[in-house]
Amino acid sequence: MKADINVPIPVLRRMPSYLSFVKTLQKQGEKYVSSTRIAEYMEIDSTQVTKDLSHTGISGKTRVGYEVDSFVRILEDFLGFSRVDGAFLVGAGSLGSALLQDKGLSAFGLQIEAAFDTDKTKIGTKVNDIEIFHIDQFRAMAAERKVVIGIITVPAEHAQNVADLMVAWGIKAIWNFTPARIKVPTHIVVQNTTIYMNLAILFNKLYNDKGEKK
Ligand SMILES: NC(=O)c1ccc[n+]([C@@H]2O[C@H](COP(=O)([O-])OP(=O)(O)OC[C@H]3O[C@@H](n4cnc5c(N)ncnc54)[C@H](O)[C@@H]3O)[C@@H](O)[C@H]2O)c1
Repeated sequence: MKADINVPIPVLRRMPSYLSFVKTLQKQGEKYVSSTRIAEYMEIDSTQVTKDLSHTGISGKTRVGYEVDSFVRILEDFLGFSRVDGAFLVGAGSLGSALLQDKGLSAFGLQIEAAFDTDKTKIGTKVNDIEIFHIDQFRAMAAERKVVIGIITVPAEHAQNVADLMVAWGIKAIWNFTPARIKVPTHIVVQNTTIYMNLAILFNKLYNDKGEKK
């Protein structure tokens, strides 16, 4: 079966959890996993799991299910986790440094190769062995290393300016952690990420039945 490139976003959001679950089974030495077992873990219907996985080209065997090793390999390839892309981060402050410290990103296919800032006290220093350069060096270094992914962790009021520079300097995909909604040409991929949005959902769920948060 061939992999599908037009996968709905909710399906893509579930897939890393499928992968994580099946990798745990792989570590435990299990050879096969059924869609029912994945569905129970996910607390969703097994037809949903089968339908989601049909996008990837993974095929299962009747009764035994999916072969664990090939499941992990195919899903990692499909999600782009098996190939590691380089990225540059702009804004090596508290959040930027936390991302530089994270060893987990490379397991998901992203290696932050360098960070950039305007604060002179940070230039030349390293976080987790990743050097912080002046933003003026971004363009030449991105061209030299062929980096096309940019991460923005500057204060919100500087986000648009940094995004404009990234686009002018050849960046094709931006992972924006600021609350600013940056405007970029349509051919540039933008992913906005905020932990605060999840917190709003957590509060909503927690206090929905129990009254207002005091
Ligand atoms: N997405 C999330 O879940 C989340 C979580 C925390 C913070 N944030 C956002 O991340 C951003 C950074 O927050 P922080 O707490 O790390 O701030 P911070 O002040 O600790 O760090 C910001 C860094 O950006 C640098 N900077 C400022 N302007 C710059 C520019 N034009 N070019 C390059 N570097 C520049 C500063 O020198 C500093 O090192 C903010 O927009 C904040 O709202 C998002």
